[in-house]
Formats: sequence, structure tokens, C-alpha cells
Amino acid sequence: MRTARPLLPWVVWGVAALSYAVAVINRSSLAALGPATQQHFDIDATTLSMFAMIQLVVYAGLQIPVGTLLDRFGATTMILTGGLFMAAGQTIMATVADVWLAILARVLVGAGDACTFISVMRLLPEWFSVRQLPVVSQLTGLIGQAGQLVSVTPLALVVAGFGWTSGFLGVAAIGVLVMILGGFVLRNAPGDGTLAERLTGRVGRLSREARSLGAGEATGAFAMPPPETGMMPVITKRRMPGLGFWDKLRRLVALPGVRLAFWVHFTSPFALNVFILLWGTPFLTGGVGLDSATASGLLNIVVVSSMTAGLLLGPLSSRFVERRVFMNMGITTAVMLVWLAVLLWAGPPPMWLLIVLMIVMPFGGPASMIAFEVARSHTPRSFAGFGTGFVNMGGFIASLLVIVLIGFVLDLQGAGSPDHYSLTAFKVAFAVQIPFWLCGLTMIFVEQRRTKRWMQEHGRRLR
Ligand SMILES: NCCCC[C@H](N)C(=O)NCC(=O)O
Repeated sequence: MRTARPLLPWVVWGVAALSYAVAVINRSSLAALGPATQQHFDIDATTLSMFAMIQLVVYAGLQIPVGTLLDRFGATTMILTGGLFMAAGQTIMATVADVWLAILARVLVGAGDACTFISVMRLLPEWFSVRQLPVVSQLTGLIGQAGQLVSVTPLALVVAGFGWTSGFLGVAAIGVLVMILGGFVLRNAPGDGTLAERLTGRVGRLSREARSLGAGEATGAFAMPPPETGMMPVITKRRMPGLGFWDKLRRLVALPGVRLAFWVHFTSPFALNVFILLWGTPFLTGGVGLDSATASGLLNIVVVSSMTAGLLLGPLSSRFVERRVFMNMGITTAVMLVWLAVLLWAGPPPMWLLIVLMIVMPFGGPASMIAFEVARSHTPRSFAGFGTGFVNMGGFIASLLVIVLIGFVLDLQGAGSPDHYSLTAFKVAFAVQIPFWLCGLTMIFVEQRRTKRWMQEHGRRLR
């Protein structure tokens, strides 16, 4: 069946993806402003790194609560609420001089950021066909990545030229503009009104007659035949008293496909996150001994490679649904092997090997999006937000643990500050990634087999 307004799904997706890009701008708004932030609040490097850590902890910690609220209130409300939190956070950041209020600002930014990505992912199966979903998901990730580019250089230039307050109020203003746009465009699903329409009680024809691009074909998890036995309580008991948090979690984790998605997200993106969020530049400059221009040149390769990987993996995982988890495992194994070559190389790794690392490692980011495809195939519809939040926690838990462990192992070796950095200390510290890869790959292997068995037992086919 053809959709009445084939453009509407793309317009809704465009504004949702823009909201995600704004979340990434907010998330990485301090990335290029380390020294300016230290000067503005008169803080040391440890307090500065606390800003990033607190924000990440809030992001990861809120994934399941946000997922629960997402199932209850819908994606539009959550995306707009997230935008409100982030705009409030950046307004506080722009106007206060007290470091504790600045930390509160970062908590708000982390909370708003936590609301955005999984809500955008929740919208997609409502508007697109099963075949389109992997490509649209990867494009969403790619647009988010573009947000990161915007937040680094342009924001640093605005802060340098017009001052701290103008720079952060500017970020807040962009967020408010995109929220207003969202209020008039975002719809949870075909047939639903926008926030503006719901507030005025007049749902227009465009909303009422909207159709999914997958109309006529069932989408994602929702396409599978009714599950039997073990899954029945999950599907039928849609509303529980309160948020029923633990009960929901227990039921969700009982599904091997959801556990598989969690481990896929846990295992593939952390090496990239750890590198770009904190330890990449110190390793390249303080460890390998490169100058900062060469190090930032290498980091640019990371951005280009990650975007290219997204464009390649979308169509591939859509075409080879049965093979998507193996693709993810192959990429993670390749990242691990290249890292092993760097760590085992006697002395500083040669430039060609570093370039290979910068090309291969970023594939882990887009590869982690496969986790959301797996989650969609195995999470009952009424749990979709909760399930996406649960899966999205995986990569962030692994990234946080590895970031902290690398700092800890550097400290243990007496190499915790730029004056004492050494290549050997970094090599030992980065080796903490190995057990995470091995544990993750083993769990994917185990859960993949369990999922296959579960699907055979329940007569379900992968879509
Ligand atoms: N182009 C890489 C996108 C990676 C996305 C990543 N796996 C993820 O889960 N992101 C969540 C977020 O909030 O950004």
C-alpha cells in the first residue's frame, strides 16, 4: 500500500534526527572548551573531568527510567522534555559562576540527552518499513555525529568571539528553536497529532491521514506471530501498577534476544567512545609522542571513518538480517586485533598502524546500532522504549568502566598526569579493554545461540 503523504515520515524523521543532533551538540559542548571552562569557573583538571563523568553517569543511569516513561508518554513528549532540560541546563551554564550550579547544569544536560536518542529510535519503526529501518537508524547516528562537529569548532569560535554567556545561551536558543519545530512536526505514529494539535484539541487531516512507509507490511518486532507461553505475560499485561520497574526488567531480561542486543551494544562502541571522549588525545600526544596537530588530524580520520561505516552498514545489515550479529562480531574482533597490534608493537606504533586503528576502530560505533535492530526484533511493542533504554545502557556502562579503569591503571603506574605520561603506561592501561571485548564477544556468542533456540521453540522468524 502506498502512503498518502510519502514525505511526512521523512519530515518527522528529519526533525527527530535534528533533535538528536542538538542533544549531541549539548553533550559535547565542553569538548573544545576545556581551558575556557577551567578559567571561567576557576577549577582544576579533575573537577573539569567530573563535568564529563557526571553527565555520562546521569545519561546511562536514566536510560531505563526514560525508557519506561517513553512507553507511557510517547516519543514526542520525551524528545521535547529532553530539549527543555538541555536548554535549562545550558542557560544555567551560561549565567552562573558557581561550580556546583555548573555541575547541576551538566546534570540537566545529561538528563535531557538521555531522553533524546532512545525516543528518536522508538519513533522509527512507526514510520518506516523493516527494510528501511537499518539505513534510517544509521543515518540518524550520522546526523548525530554531525552535531558533534558543530559543537566543537563553531562553539569554541563563538565563545572566543562573543564570550561564554553568549555561546551557551546560543546553544540553549538553538535547542528551543528545534523544540518549537518539534512541537509542530513530531508525531508518535501515523494518525497521532503533533503536540500543538493535541494541546488545541484539533488534529489536522495531515496527521489523521498519515501512513507509515511500512504500511501494509508489519514492522520490526511487531510483525512477528503472536508469541506463546513464556512471552504471553509480557505481551498481554500492558499496564502495571506504578511503573512496575523491576517486574518489567525481569520480564525483559528473560528474553534472550534482548540480552543479545544488550551485549552487542556493550561490546562494540566502547573503544571508540573511550578514545574520543577522553583518552585518545592524551595517548597520541603524551604516549605516542605526536604533536597536537598530527593527533587532531588522526582524530579527523575517526570522524570520517565513522560516517563512512554508517553509510555502509545500514544497507548491509538491512540486506543480511540473519548475518547482522556476525557482522557486529567481526567488526569488534577486527577492532580488538588492531588494538592488540598497537599494544604489542615494540616501541611507538608506526604511523600506518595508527591510521589503520583510526579507520577500523570507528566502525564499532555504527556497528553498535545493530543492537537496536536486534532489540526491535525481540522486544514486545509495549516494552519498546524500556527495551531500547536497557540496550543503550550497555555501551555507556562499558565506556564509563573502561574510561575509569584506564585512569586507575595509569595512576597505579605513577603515570596519571601529563608530566608523567609514558607509552608503556598507556599500553598497559589500554589493555584493560581486552577483558571487556572477550567477555562481550563470549556473551554475544552464548546469547546468539540461546536466541536461535528460543526462536525455533516459539516458531518465530527473524525480521
Ligand atoms: N554513528 C555512530 C552512532 C553510534 C550511536 C551509539 N551506538 C549510540 O548508542 N548512541 C546513543 C546516543 O545517545 O548517542
